[in-house]
Amino acid sequence: MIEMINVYKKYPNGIVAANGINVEIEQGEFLYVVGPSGAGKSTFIKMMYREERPTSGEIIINGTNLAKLKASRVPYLRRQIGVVFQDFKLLPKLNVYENVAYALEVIEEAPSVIRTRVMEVLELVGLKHKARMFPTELSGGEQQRVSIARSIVNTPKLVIADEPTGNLDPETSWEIMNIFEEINARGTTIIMATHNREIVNTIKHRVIAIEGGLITRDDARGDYGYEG
Ligand SMILES: Nc1ncnc2c1ncn2[C@@H]1O[C@H](COP(=O)(O)OP(=O)(O)OP(=O)(O)O)[C@@H](O)[C@H]1O
Repeated sequence: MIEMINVYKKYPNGIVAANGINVEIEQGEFLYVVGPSGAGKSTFIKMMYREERPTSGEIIINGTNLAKLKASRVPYLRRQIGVVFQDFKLLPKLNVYENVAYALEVIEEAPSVIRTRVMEVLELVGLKHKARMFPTELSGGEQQRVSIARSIVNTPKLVIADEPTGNLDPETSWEIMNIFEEINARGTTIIMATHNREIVNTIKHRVIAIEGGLITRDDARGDYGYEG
């Protein structure tokens, strides 16, 4: 469902963050992206939801070539992909329910559908009882749960997460991982960049390592494999 062919990315400052990436990811996979700081993991992830464009090469997601996608089509692409960030990126003036509902309101989904679907995903992440609270009233782990609920409310086939446990303590990180496991078990592809060695070595999935803009390792049930 996702294919990268000879993907090369040079930023305007001359830094090459992807130097010929080739990879195939099947629907339903759970993929960890590991590698040292500055290796190109975020760039790899950003190119998948067209936050960044490759300088050359092809990125095909469910038959759409992102390298050629017109800017006007990018919002449609984004609706098919859930994205979760390290720093949650919730809208501070909206409560939990509204943060999650927003993604469905912009596509003018029927109010009854919105209500049912939002409560369903809030239940999945264990936050139904906090639907009326605001992001500042929540712990980091709870905020990340909201952002995960928001990422899946559109029922995307793919969820991309860039260091989703980076700001969380170990116990909360495991809870967040359990939610991703549940989402993956329901058939959604998960691509997750992480520096969390313990998680990668415990909840085993495919691991690709990126170093210097290149995939240097691709193991079906790999280890984290780096020191520090
Ligand atoms: N917008 C940008 N403009 C210029 N250079 C950039 C930009 N974004 C990233 N880079 C550079 O590209 C390289 C790869 O960065 P990237 O953020 O993809 O790495 P990373 O593996 O995600 O790192 P980390 O683990 O620290 O988040 C780095 O050298 C970085 O400085």
